[in-house]
Amino acid sequence: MDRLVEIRDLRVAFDGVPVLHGIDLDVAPGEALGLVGESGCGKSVTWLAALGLLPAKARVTGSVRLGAGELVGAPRETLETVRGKRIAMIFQDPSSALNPVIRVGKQICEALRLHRDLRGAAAKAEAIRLMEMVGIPDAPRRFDLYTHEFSGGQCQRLMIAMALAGRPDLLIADEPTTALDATIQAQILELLARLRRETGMATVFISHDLGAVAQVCERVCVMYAGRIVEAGPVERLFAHPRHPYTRGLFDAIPQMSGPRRRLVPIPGTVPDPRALPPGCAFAPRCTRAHDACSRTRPDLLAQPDGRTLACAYPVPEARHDSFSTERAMT
Ligand SMILES: Nc1ncnc2c1ncn2[C@@H]1O[C@H](COP(=O)(O)OP(=O)(O)OP(=O)(O)O)[C@@H](O)[C@H]1O
Repeated sequence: MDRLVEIRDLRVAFDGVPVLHGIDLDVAPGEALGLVGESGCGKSVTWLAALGLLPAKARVTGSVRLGAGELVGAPRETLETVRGKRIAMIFQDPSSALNPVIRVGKQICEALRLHRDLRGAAAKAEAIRLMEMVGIPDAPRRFDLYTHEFSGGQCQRLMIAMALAGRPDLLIADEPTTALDATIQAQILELLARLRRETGMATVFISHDLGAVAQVCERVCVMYAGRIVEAGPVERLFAHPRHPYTRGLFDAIPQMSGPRRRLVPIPGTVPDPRALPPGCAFAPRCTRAHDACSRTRPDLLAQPDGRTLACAYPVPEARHDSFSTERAMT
């Protein structure tokens, strides 16, 4: 696979407590990759570590290669150039990126000056083009407004416009739709999918919403307690989730169409990183666990069908009814 980003054995510890235990992950140019898992599994930390955005108390080891360059341990100036220009990140809360006391157009122009050295009328024209591209109606007039004059969904669009200002090769979208209502959520997902098609930038979509991941991603990586437990093409994982944790995430999604079925939440909670169970970290919550699971942690191994899987007793393919991405998306 042609690689834009290559992450190898990425580990993060806060105050000596490991929260990421050796992540291997590749992102290909132009691809849409989903990163899913319950809160606290390490999805955000993976990318914050890659971009050098974690607090100083975080110890980060391993390798994150972007083209020929290494990001782990890179000087601040290198990381500042990468952020925005090569890799942009958007978050659930637009207020993390937008300043309420500066007119939105001016903020986008500032991003254009910083990343592309555009100024004056050229910057203004490009800012308006970006606002139009993300679907802000009447962009030339609204260029001079403040964020409180935009709805939540529109602020999300403005944050995406800012992220696009540097023409990044990769957009990391960290729970970008979690705070929005369902209709707006669908529009933002459609926008992200369209922008990827139009610009050719790769997208990493961090979410605990499997339906959203199915809508925008080609490949999905499931994380649990700081490790990847299953990864592969979205359609294959959705048709036959094999890790009991992936299966558990599917069983917990409400289905709006198709045959009615009972929602089954995964029992228990994600373990505290300071008290990880021995062996497989999911074993205490797993209905398929054997005694050996609590002693030996399974390695993440390539499977003949193109996925990778870390489970000694995976869900057999024939045993469960399959999920179609179409059903999960509705
Ligand atoms: N600044 C920090 N200091 C200490 N621990 C942290 C810090 N940031 C994250 N962690 C811990 O690292 C682990 C992984 O967190 P992370 O935010 O990556 O999870 P996540 O899967 O992205 O969850 P969410 O969906 O809630 O964002 C958690 O146990 C979290 O408490």
